[in-house]
Amino acid sequence: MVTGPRIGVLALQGDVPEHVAALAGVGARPLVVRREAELDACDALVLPGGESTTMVRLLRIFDLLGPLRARIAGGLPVLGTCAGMILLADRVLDGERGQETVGGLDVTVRRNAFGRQVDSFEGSVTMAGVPGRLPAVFIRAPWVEEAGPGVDVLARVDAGPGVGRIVAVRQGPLLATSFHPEVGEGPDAWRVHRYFAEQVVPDPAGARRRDP
Ligand SMILES: NC(=O)CC[C@H](N)C(=O)O
Repeated sequence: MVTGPRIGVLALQGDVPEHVAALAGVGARPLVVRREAELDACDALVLPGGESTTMVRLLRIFDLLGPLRARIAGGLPVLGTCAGMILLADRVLDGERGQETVGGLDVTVRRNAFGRQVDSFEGSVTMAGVPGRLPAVFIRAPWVEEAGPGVDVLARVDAGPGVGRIVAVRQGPLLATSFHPEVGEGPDAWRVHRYFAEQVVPDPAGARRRDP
């Protein structure tokens, strides 16, 4: 029987059920991750939207920060959305003083970048590798201020005349969006999850994995 990859959703805080539904909708096997054994069982991981400062604190409390960094260094595919993008970023502007991240993605992100007035808005983007135009919901979203040479810019949005802000990037197995691709329902809404899941090769032997 062919089964989809096991894709975890970090479930310490944030919009977990929406990502679980989206992953199941594109044929992956979602797994809620709160413990190291659950992280071990994943072929890939989603870092959801929520509050990046809270999530990083909880990662420490749950003893997941070190193991997650180790898995990322080992090539774990990760999709970070909104706060999840901030968690993946190596550098943060407008963060809390000394805000720590998980890191791995060679970008500088600016938190709450779109400003008060347009705090939250719905737009649409075209994203390289994803067919058609995507509805894109931004909720106190970050943007990528600077991307390192190994980072592909996949999408931008207009933020004033002649200014296109980077809202989706990829660096090898790490994919991040400023917006919330889990919002909406049905296969059409979940094109980013499909794009991500298609890059994930399930580990057939489950080798070192324990099935929690
Ligand atoms: N919707 C979101 O994930 C918002 C992110 C939030 N502003 C943060 O800094 O973590």
